[in-house]
Amino acid sequence: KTGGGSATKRPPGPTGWPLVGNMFDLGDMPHQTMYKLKTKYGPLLWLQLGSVNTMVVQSPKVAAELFKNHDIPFADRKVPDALTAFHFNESALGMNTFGSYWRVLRRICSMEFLVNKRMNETEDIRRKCTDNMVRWIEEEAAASRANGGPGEVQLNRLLFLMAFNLVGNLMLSRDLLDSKSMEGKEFFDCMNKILELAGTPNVADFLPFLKWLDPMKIKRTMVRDMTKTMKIASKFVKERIEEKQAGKQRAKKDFLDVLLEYEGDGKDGPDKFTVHDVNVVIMEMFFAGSETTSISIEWGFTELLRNPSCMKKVQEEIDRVVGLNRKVEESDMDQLPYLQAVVKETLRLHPALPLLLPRNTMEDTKFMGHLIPKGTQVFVNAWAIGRDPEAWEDPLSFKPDRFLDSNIEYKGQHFELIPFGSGRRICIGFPLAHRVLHLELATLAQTFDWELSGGVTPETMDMQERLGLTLRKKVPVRAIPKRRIP
Ligand code: HEM
Repeated sequence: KTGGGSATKRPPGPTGWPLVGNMFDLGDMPHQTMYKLKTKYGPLLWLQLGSVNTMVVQSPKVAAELFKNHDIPFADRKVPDALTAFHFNESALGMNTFGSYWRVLRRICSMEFLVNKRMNETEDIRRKCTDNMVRWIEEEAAASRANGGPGEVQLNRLLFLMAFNLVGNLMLSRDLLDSKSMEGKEFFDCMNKILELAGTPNVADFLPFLKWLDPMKIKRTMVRDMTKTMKIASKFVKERIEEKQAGKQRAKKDFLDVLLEYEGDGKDGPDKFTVHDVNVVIMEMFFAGSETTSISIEWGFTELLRNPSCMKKVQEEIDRVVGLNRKVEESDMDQLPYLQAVVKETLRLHPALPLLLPRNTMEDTKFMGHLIPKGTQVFVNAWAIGRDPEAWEDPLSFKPDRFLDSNIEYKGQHFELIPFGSGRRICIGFPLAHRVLHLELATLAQTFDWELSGGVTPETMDMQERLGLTLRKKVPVRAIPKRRIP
């Protein structure tokens, strides 16, 4: 596999088993296994996953070559079988073919919704969701004390609720987790099931001749759960359409208004979005925006607990710039360089999507002296790239200071740090995620001092990973909040 000098050869990689190839060699932490294979095979790896040709990019240099010089041929997505339920992939943005529908939807999202101007207008929404989060933390601590516990809080669920509610407010102007809203709760539960399912590896994706059998029942379960979710989403959409027909105008347009009012641009792409398209895009934004955001905050917060001197520096910086008499706000962030460094360091070591979202080659493509056939699945191992010893000094240690005198950003231009991907398919939620990560980490550090409990010390904190749709913490972080600002 490794020999030959012509551009027809594949990149190097381990020899696979008949039929299944390397499918069962990757284990349940594929990003870690691939990272280990890098020592033997170098930064461009070839795997045969069942019948799916797979290329893995594992260094900043190879990533730069891919995104700078070959972005278009690799700009298509590989779609998991489960997400073909209800033709989800054909209406969605993130799973769609690189074509005119995708282009139009992407433009609307990036110009009308996830754009800085719109982000500035919606600061009050994030304030409200952040205040709710602080309230939930205090309530959970109080409940623990009332039950004779130490006042400990498990943050992952609260962070997820916060991120989920944020997306709901921004897109639909709805407080889905308002305790009175049964529909909101049901929507949330169904979404959670779908997220779980979408993160479960499916044999049918690697042995496509098994698709019709759906041996793990993943697609069937997906259809069932999506039916329920779609029903709730379509009710929200229908209500809005009726509001519009009745001539009601809202003070501030949200994303749902933008999608429903779209009338085509006279060029290619759709003239309008069908109700089905709108339902799908709305569901998609919850998938894409909730857990990615909450998991990143959980990892960042965990690193601060594990590195008390970093927590102290974050708190001191906020105290100096903001003080103890008002809440830290988005407009303070420019003056909090250490906090910014903490966010970067968190995303370097704990990218929520360690292999980004799989790309797919649209045509036979020559890449770094290799011939990559059409239909090859492409993973970019952002996790391995963030740990590349050639790019990073002491790569496994959490050291935010490394960013203080550096111009490295995570906007897809610096290929050693690409937690949001790069190129035409770079994360569209970036402007939102960027603000939320800073605001929530700053709020957690400013509002409370945190203590570990149950005999856990910074040295013994569990840092194991668990891969679902995102890279989760296997053991969720728990800590005791002690209020520090009034
Ligand atoms: C910390 C939070 C987040 C991380 C780490 C993250 C990461 C990513 C990554 C790695 C990709 C694939 C990029 C590529 O293929 O090069 C992606 C795509 C995407 N993200 Fe995010 N994301 C986050 C938050 C969000 C939010 C808040 C939203 C929306 C509300 C969002 C919506 C999307 C969408 C729609 C795509 C697909 C774009 C396309 O295929 O054209 N993401 N994200």
